[in-house]
This record gives sequence, C-alpha cells and structure tokens, in this order.
Amino acid sequence: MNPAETKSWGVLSQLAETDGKRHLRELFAEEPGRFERFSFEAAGLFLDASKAQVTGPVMDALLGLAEEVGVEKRRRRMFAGEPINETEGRSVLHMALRDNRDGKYKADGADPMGDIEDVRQRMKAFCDAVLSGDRRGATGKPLTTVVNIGIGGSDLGPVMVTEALKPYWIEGRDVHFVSNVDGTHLVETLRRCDPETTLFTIASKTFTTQETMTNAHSAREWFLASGRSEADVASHFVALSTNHEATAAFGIEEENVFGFWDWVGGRYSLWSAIGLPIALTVGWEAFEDLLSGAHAMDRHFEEAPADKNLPLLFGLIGLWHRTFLDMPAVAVLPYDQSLHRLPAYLQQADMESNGKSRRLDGLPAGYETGPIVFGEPGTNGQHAFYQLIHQGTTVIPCELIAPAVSHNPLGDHHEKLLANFLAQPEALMVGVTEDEAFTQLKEQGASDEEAKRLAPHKAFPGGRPSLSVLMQKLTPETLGALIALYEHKIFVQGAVWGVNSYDQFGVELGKVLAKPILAELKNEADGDHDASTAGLIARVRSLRSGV
Ligand SMILES: O=P(O)(O)OC[C@H]1O[C@H](O)[C@H](O)[C@@H](O)[C@@H]1O
Repeated sequence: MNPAETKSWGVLSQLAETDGKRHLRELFAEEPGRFERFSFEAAGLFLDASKAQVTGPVMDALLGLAEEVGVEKRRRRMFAGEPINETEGRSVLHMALRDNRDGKYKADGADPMGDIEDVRQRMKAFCDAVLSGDRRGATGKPLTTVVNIGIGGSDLGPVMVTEALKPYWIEGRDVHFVSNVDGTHLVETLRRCDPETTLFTIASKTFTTQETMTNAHSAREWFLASGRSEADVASHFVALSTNHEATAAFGIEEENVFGFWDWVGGRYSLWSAIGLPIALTVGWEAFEDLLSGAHAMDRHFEEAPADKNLPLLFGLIGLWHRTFLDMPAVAVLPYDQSLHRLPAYLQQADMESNGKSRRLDGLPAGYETGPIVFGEPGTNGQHAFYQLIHQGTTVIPCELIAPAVSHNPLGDHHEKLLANFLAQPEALMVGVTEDEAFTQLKEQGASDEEAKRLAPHKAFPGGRPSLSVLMQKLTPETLGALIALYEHKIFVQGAVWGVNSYDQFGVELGKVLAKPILAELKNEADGDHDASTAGLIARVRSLRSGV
C-alpha cells in the first residue's frame, strides 16, 4: 500500500504549508493548555511534545494516517508472531524476551516461552556462579573481567546499557567491549586484562561476522599464549549466538553456548543472551529489572489508546517532522553522562531499521523515510554542534532526555545540568528576533550603528522543534522503558512508511566487495576495479611496502 495515497497524507501535506509553518511562539501564545495537551506519560517516562511542530489538526491527521495505513493491525501481527519481516520470512518477537506469559506469543507456530525461560535460567545460573566465584578460571582464580567480542547489535546494546547502569555495577567487576576489526581495539583492551581472570563472551547472532570471528580467534591465541591449554578454553570462553554449528566449530562446547532465535533482530537483541555481559556486570536482578521496564512499555504500547500511546505519538511526530516538514535529521541529546552511548546505539536501531527507500511491495517510497540520527550528551553537544541547531540553515528536531535525580549528587552539578536541559529547548523554541537582539545590544551599551550591524548575527530564528523525555531517575526499569520506547517508535515509523524495519540488506555490498580486496592486499589475487579503488589499492600497497 502507498501511504501517500491516503486521505490523511493529503491532509498532512496541506497542513505542512499552514500549521507546519506557524512559529511555536505563536502556538504557545494561542493555546495556554498546550503543554498539558501535548505531554504524555507511561512506564516512568514523561514526554513533553508541546515544543514539537504540532497542532491539534496535525495530531488528528497523524492519528488518522496511522489508522488508514493499519499501524495497529501491523502491531497486532507483530505481537502475534506473524512473519512481518517479510523479506527474510521472520517474526519480530523481541518483546517475548521481556515477558513471561505462556501462550501469549507464537514463533513458527509454537509458544517460544519454554525456550526463552530455559536460556534465561541458564544465564541466571551462569551469572550467579561467576559472580559468587563458584565458577572460576582455569587456574582457580575468580573471573572478574568480562571482554565481550561482538559488533553492531551484538555490541552496541550491551555497551550502551552497561555504561548507562554504571551506578549498578557490582563492586570488583570490570567489562570491556571489543568490536572493531582494527587490531588496536583488541590489543589495547587485552593490555588491561589478566588471562587468568578474564571471561570472553563471543557475541554474534550468525557467528560468521568477519570482525567478531577475527577478534575471537586472536583473543583465543592471546589466551593460549599465556600458557594455558586448549582444555582451559572452556573455562574462559562462552558464546552468545543462534548458530550452534558455528559455535561448535569454534570449539565452544554446547553447555557454554547461550542461544537465541532468528526472530530476534540483531539490533533488538540486548534482551536475549546477547545481554549476558550486562547481567555479568550489574547482576541478574538488575538485568531482570531492565527487562521488566521494557515490558511495561510493551504493555503500554499494546494496550493504551492511540491518543495516549507514547511510542505511537513519539513515532508519528517524528514522522511528521521528517516526511512532511522535510527535516533530515534527529539529534539525540541525553542530559546524563551515563547515556553517552545512547546516540550510537540509536544510530543502528533507527538508521539500520528505517534507512530504506523501497516499500515492502518493492516500489520506491517516493517520500522521505528514516532520518539521520546523531547526538552527544548534553552539555558537551552544546559546546560543539548546537550552533548549527540554533542558527544553521537546516532545522533539526532535538530529543532531550534527562533524569530529575542524579545517582551522583555532587554540589549543584545536577541542577546545572537540568537547567541546561530545560533552557536549550526553550531557546530553540522562543528564539530572539532581530529587534530583540538590537534592543539587547543597545542595553549593553552598543551604538546604534554597532547594534544594527550585530543584531542579525545575534538573532535566533526560534520555532525549532524539540521533544523532552524526563524520568525521575535512570534505573534499570526506566532505561528498559526508554529503549523499548525507541524500538516501538521505530516500528511505528516503519509501519507508516511501509518499509521493512527488520532487514538490513544495505550493509551487505561493502562486505562482499571487501573479500576480493582482502585477497589483493595479501597479494593472493589481482582484482578488477574502478580507477579510484584500483588507485587506492596500489597506493595502500606502496605505503605498506618496505615497512
Ligand atoms: O551478531 P552478528 O551476526 O555478528 O551481526 C552483527 C551485525 O552485523 C551486521 O552487519 C548487521 O548489519 C547488524 O545488524 C548486526 O548486528
């Protein structure tokens, strides 16, 4: 189905020319209840969307669009385990991983809950054994350091969550994440590790990913080089994967493999066995709390009416900004240092999911889909790229996220952080007119001529949209809810755009082309390339020769 042919799409296109061009200042002046009207709440998260470029008619038309294209129906199909990932013939059931209701889900015609519970129990037992010291390294020392080797979805989720939950780290535990095939990543990490106390979690859904396999083999060599035998490998290496044949071929025994299933997408997998390094760092209970926070958001998404449904509204507003108002990017701005990897995590979650230009029916979309996602923690971003956000020629909607209470109260640090979290969207919305800038300059003692010259530079257009997410404290529960909010937001947008948010064929071509080039770099073959690639290969070879 082409969503652009619906009635609501036509209405929204018209509204883009009217309501889409109103200044937010005006909209606030006109409607004193705007904040109440456009703020929503669920699972410990409060979303203020009143500074988004929306009006009542826009919201109505967006909800109408969701209905016309069948977002709710697709959500039901997803939760029911139908293969909504049509290009790969797979279900999309990561929600089942944070649920425990028997009979609720069906994966390939059967209830997956038994299998899920099985792996969960094994993960819990393993975690408890490692953390209590019952399970030790080959030389009898406790395994206090985890090195996770994985990339993409087998890295970004666990890194982001372990960083976000630093206040929950169990004392004496350490965790590192190696993802890049650049040897520097592994070498610099292992420099800080003791082979006797290190546990490697080799995380790969497919267990064929070049970067991960290369790093895993090198890690094993490092381990063996420390004087250990092949038999000792079992005490220090576990695998997190769906591919049991490949884990066996690597030499990891079945009892050290924590499995998951092809209905868990890589970028939606931190709730599965891929979350083991999280549980090994913060303990099983906190990991379960993370799952239950996400589950609370799932329930809300499934059960709340459309006009109060946080992920639905968050998704629709983002889609309005992107597709109808032509805003090309989204800035994710956590005002919480612990969330410093959230923008990177969401880059994969969002851009790999909705960075598509073909609809499910194979036809070109013909409208803008997934935005460019970037971001940094506030206030660091303020001192870097906010200039462009405030005064640049491109309008970039911002998503600001903050906890009201800090885990690390220190003087008035948190009040200062929060003041910035509150002031930035205010500044983006209100702006400063040229007249106001002129008056301010005059008040500061500038001459008329000087004030006139500088006023255009000191004016802010304002009317720049933002959404603010507020929570009391960043806990495993609220973090789980926040991640699930984004997952479902991505689902909603993909459902309206009609793209398959769950495949990622766009990452394949580069991988394929790297194979023959690798052979050329190793002088095992000659290749046939365009002039630029051939020239670069020759230049790389010559720079490497004689070194
Ligand atoms: O977990 P793996 O099978 O090793 O995959 C790791 C990553 O590799 C691929 O390139 C995909 O684009 C990602 O979605 C995936 O998360």
